Amino acid sequence: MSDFDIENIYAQIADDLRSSGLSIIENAVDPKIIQTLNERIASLEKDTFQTAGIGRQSDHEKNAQIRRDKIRWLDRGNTQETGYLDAMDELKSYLNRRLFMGLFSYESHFAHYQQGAFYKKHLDAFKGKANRVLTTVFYLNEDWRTEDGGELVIYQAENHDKELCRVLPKQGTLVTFLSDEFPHEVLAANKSRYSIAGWFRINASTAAHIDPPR
Ligand SMILES: O=C(O)CCC(=O)C(=O)O
Ligand SMILES: [Fe+2]
Repeated sequence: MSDFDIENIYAQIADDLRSSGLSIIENAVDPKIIQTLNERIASLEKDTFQTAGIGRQSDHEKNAQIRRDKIRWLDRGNTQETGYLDAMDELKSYLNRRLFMGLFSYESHFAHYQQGAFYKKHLDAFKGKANRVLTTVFYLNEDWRTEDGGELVIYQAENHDKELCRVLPKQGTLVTFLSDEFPHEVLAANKSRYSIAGWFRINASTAAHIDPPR
């Protein structure tokens, strides 16, 4: 058993989501899990990270104007990735119990932003369209300093032109927010930046259409 007080962290996230739809928590994941994730990343060949897309967009040049990160999806089949996926699964159950959010599944990818890479302002879901309801972003970089840049800039839900806050992508920080409410962007960093972006989805299946796919 770990002495990491995860219940307290889930409770804080639930309170934040209920009051504002956005939660930013430092040291939100057991350091042992973080260490395992970083070992996993170190063991992955660079070419297993792939150019990220935007929605169903396949125009690579247009895409590169919007985002420059490289991604790799997490997978339950790998034991070094299950610790994090289990923690997100527990968070899902907790939020469903406390806030009746009806979260059904979770998909997530490692993201590597090389020096200078960015992701322009965007929403992760559009009202009434996607079934991504809750975004998580978790940071893995040790010793990240203000001068390293790469902040996540979050804009107000009520006014998409107004900045709400900036988050430094430092190891252990977990950002959780309603996917269709808060526009956000990743500023260019001065060094390699690693994170896990993930989304809880609701079950939007109908009899004729299984979504999310099994
Ligand atoms: O890495 C971050 O800070 C945010 C990434 C993001 O917005 C996304 O992948 O949709
Ligand atoms: Fe995003």
